[in-house]
Amino acid sequence: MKTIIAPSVLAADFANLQRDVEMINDSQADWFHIDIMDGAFVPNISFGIPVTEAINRHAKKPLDVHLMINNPDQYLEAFKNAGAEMISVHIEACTHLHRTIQKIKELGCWAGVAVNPHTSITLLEDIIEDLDYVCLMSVNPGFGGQKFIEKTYDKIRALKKMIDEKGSKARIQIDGGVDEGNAAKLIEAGASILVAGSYVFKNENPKLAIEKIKI
Ligand SMILES: O=C(CO)[C@H](O)[C@H](O)COP(=O)(O)O
Ligand SMILES: [Co+2]
Repeated sequence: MKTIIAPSVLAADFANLQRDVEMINDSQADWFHIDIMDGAFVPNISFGIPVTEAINRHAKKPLDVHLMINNPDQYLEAFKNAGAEMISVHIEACTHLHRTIQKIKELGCWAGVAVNPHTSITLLEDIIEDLDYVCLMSVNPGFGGQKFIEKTYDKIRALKKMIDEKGSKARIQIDGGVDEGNAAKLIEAGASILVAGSYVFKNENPKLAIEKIKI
């Protein structure tokens, strides 16, 4: 399975957003990862629908919208209209996850579920067949530039086993602290979508950084 690289725009220079979007267009990256934080589900506020629309006006690759917000159902259509092709919602923020996933699919987007580091992946057993991807958080959501949590490797292996046993097509996405030091090991464990924010945008050669993790 070809690895998908999704640079997280959260680590871009917001005063030079068009320049940074064009840099990603020109690179070997596959998607744009768009982190939406509401200051309630997570203790930080990032940006919302107008900025997503602005990114989409220049982006030549699909937008993967990671909703770190309470009540995501209320905003699914707005993010789809803003350009989202993939949408992930947090299992911890969804009381009726099955309904939320069906709504994302009805909008014609890839449906993903994001899982916090403390949340057991066993909670995905009855929904995994409906998912296009699972976003395993390898940091506590809310901030870029945090240290990768090593326990993630065990979670990837257990989730891969569940996916194979259930015959699901879901891909495993890793979000948080991804860099050239752990990318190969993450892919070997079963991940096939890597999100990377600080590692890409704070690198003195972002395009080369992307090439190094596109394994
Ligand atoms: O969802 C996120 C944080 O909640 C970000 O996507 C993630 O932190 C990526 O940033 P970095 O690569 O700098 O860790
Ligand atoms: Co994210």
